[in-house]
Amino acid sequence: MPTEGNLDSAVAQCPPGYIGGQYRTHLASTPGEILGELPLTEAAARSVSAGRLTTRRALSGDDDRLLVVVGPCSIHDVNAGLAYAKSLGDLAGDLGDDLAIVMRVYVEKPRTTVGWTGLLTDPALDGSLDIGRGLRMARTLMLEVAEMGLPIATEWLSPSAPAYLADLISWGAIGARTVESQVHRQLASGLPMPVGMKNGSTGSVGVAVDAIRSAASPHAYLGINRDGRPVTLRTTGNPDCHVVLRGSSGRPNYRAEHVREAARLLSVASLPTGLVIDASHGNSGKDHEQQAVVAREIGAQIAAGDTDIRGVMLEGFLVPGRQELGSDEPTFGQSVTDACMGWDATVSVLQDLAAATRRRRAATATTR
Ligand SMILES: O=C[C@H](O)[C@H](O)COP(=O)(O)O
Ligand SMILES: C=C(OP(=O)(O)O)C(=O)O
Repeated sequence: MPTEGNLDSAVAQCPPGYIGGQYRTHLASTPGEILGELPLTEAAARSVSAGRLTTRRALSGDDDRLLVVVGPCSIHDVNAGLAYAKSLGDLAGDLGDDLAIVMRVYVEKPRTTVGWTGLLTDPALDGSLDIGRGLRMARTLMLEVAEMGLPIATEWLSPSAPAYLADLISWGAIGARTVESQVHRQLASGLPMPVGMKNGSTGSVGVAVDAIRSAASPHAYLGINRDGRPVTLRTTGNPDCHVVLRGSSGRPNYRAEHVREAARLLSVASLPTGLVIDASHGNSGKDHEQQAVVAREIGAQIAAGDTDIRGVMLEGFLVPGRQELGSDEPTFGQSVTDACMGWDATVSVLQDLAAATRRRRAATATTR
């Protein structure tokens, strides 16, 4: 692959051994160039630092609020993302005594086979793959969201993306499709925020536990520095990784027996038992209406006094459901990837989770 110079839109020669001989490339700017154009502002830095602290404390139980990672499956329209962030910021304030709300700003999408891979890689949504533009759009949006005081969650997919975006993120995910990948575990070991390890796509929680153990250790791997040069990145290990139960095809894992089994696996590995449950994906069968049902069942476990469930993930956007990418009349604020809960359903589910958290707090206080 080309490593030097500005080869924007150039046709580059593949190194020996690559299939294809020639390929088109839009070489992105270096992390230093993009961070220079779009620097972390003081307001954003304060927001990220507070967001990381809150997230860590909610996951450890030092903060008895429930962590809620909620937002669109993917960002495809920056204006819709911002409109959602404004509403969510207000709701986060209203429910802030009980919920620590973090917004999903997912700009890279893993795919089961093929499909649109997210704003970062294909910001024009048409296969033109202008990653340089995608990086700038993603960073601009994340800066605005952070400046609103709303902590941001994202999935880490490309090993180079953290060099451009990590300073804006309060909670990261390694997804079900990559949780067994050595590269992603090494990446997580150097990230400065809590990272949720999803159970594997076939349902294995053991691989997420292995990922936590791996990411907690120091590693050295090939990465890039601010100037985009390949460097050996040495990490010290991330102590804030945890399991995210997301179910698998036809087999949800959000019920009390699943939480107990995951906590057992974590205990056997001498890890803290606090975890997050994703009400979407394999736990909802990607059905946004079922997602609300699942979230309420998780709320019932919390209200009954479960203390291992430290967080919940939800996929929500302004308009319920999903639409096909490239429709002639796109609906503003509706997902182009997985179906999401609409705004009204999201408010109602979050209010219920806040009430469940109050009941857990009361139950825990009386048993002390
Ligand atoms: O969260 C989004 C999707 O579940 C993920 O990107 C995979 O989507 P796909 O199964 O449609 O490829
Ligand atoms: C792709 C996602 O999740 P998972 O890895 O669980 O499929 C996601 O949360 O967008």
